[in-house]
Amino acid sequence: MSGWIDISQPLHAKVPVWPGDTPFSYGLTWTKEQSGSVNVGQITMSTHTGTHIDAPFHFEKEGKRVGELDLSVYAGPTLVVVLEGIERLHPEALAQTDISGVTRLLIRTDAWIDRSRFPETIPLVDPALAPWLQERGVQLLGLDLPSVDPLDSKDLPAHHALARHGIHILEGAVLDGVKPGRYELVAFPLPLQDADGSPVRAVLKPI
Ligand SMILES: Nc1ccccc1C(=O)C[C@H](N)C(=O)O
Ligand SMILES: [Zn+2]
Ligand SMILES: [Zn+2]
Repeated sequence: MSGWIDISQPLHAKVPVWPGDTPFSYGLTWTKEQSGSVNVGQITMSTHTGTHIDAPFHFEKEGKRVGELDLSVYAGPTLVVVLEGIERLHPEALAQTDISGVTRLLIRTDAWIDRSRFPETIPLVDPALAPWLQERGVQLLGLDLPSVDPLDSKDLPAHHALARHGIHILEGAVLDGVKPGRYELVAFPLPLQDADGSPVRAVLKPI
């Protein structure tokens, strides 16, 4: 595929969703026979299924909606870091990593092992990571996890801290086997003007 590595979860009827959230479905509104000319599909899904971005409106009443997000954050040079077996993503965990000049950071935790099911527990992002990343110029944090906060969190401290420090959130990336290093990332949200989040087709190309 011309050097692009697809880091998006395939979307199909069995893609795991947040417990209780809308299942993904794709179906035909009309078949070619019915319409007399074309197959026409429809999709139903949660905005937080699979590989997706969170707009601040997801967790803040007056937060920015998808249509208001700065697109430039979602494409460009990116560092992939592997932190396997980690339970808390905090600044010390990145102390050995050279993140100078890094605007976009993807962390591979490998903690979501069985991707056919929604995980029961996941590593968390320590809110202290947000100012630390901002000081170093990071504007996008992406994880191979369905959330940056624990699954049972209601106050979402990491979501809020990241937003407060101008760091955009990418969740559910598939980083299995992706080597640490520098890549070009493309992961644009759909132009869902008023939405709280959006699925993305996220891809990496080594640079
Ligand atoms: N879909 C949900 C349904 C209910 C409650 C939370 C979620 C989430 O998706 C939260 C997660 N932190 C997310 O940003 O994707
Ligand atoms: Zn989300
Ligand atoms: Zn989230």
